[in-house]
Amino acid sequence: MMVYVIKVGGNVIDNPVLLEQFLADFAKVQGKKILIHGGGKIATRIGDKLGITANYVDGRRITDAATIDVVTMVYGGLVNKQIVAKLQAVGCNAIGLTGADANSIPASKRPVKEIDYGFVGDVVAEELNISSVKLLLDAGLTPVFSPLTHDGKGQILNTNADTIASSLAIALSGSYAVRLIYCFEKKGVLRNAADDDSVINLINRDIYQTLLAEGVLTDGILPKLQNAFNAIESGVKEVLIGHADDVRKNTTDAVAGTLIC
Ligand SMILES: Nc1ncnc2c1ncn2[C@@H]1O[C@H](COP(=O)(O)OP(=O)(O)O)[C@@H](O)[C@H]1O
Ligand SMILES: CC(=O)N[C@@H](CCC(=O)OP(=O)(O)O)C(=O)O
Repeated sequence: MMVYVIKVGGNVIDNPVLLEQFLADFAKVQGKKILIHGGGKIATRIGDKLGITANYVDGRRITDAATIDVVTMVYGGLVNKQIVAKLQAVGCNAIGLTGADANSIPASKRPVKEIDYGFVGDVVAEELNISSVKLLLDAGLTPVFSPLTHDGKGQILNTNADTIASSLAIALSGSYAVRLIYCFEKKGVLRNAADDDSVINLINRDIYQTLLAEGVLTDGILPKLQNAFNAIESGVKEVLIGHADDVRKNTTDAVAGTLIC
């Protein structure tokens, strides 16, 4: 049986029109499905209002003590519960979770090397506890995960939403055929970030290395591709990166966007 693990990013969540359309389309996806949401942009905006400035390195947020409180409120509260309520409104029986819930996504605080990322959690897909997630899926519920994990000692950690999605996809691939779909506001991975129509239809490791060397890939596309390759090389059957508007097409055979292989 196919399970769809679908991630929606911050630029879509931040656009009420795009988000509403995406959630209506997501609700119509047949079969077992999980949604993972980001919300980086909203956390940055709310942090700014509180005088807590965002600081990213290679697409990952430096998460100090003040910032972990902001992201816990924004991802675990505002964004997660708004998405769940909006899904209920379009007939999808969603249940909102963090990685601390049911101990589903344990993590360890990233060790300090050249950079101290603060309260950022590294996850190991094999250590996820997905039995509760499977129970929810079997009960006809749709889990909606925020990008928060925990260290088992009472500390919430911030984990990139693309990583949460790939880890859940890998963990579930032991029990199901999994298609992992990254949905964002571009039509796929672009050869030229300024040209929305320059979609690369297929990327393998060799092409990825070439694109990296050419400097075509920057910012938030980096964690997406790292996680996409990790997933496809760790048992996930299919991985796609595409536009949020194409989520329904991407749960059929007529895929749109960038296929990772
Ligand atoms: N080659 C590329 N193709 C697509 N997006 C790119 C590329 N290079 C850089 N980007 C940037 O990466 C962003 C996606 O990352 P991010 O904003 O973190 O997405 P999300 O919120 O979905 O995780 C795009 O909005 C785009 O600005
Ligand atoms: C550690 C880390 O970087 N966490 C991310 C989690 C949110 C996220 O991934 O949001 P998008 O999908 O909208 O980018 C952050 O705080 O930005």
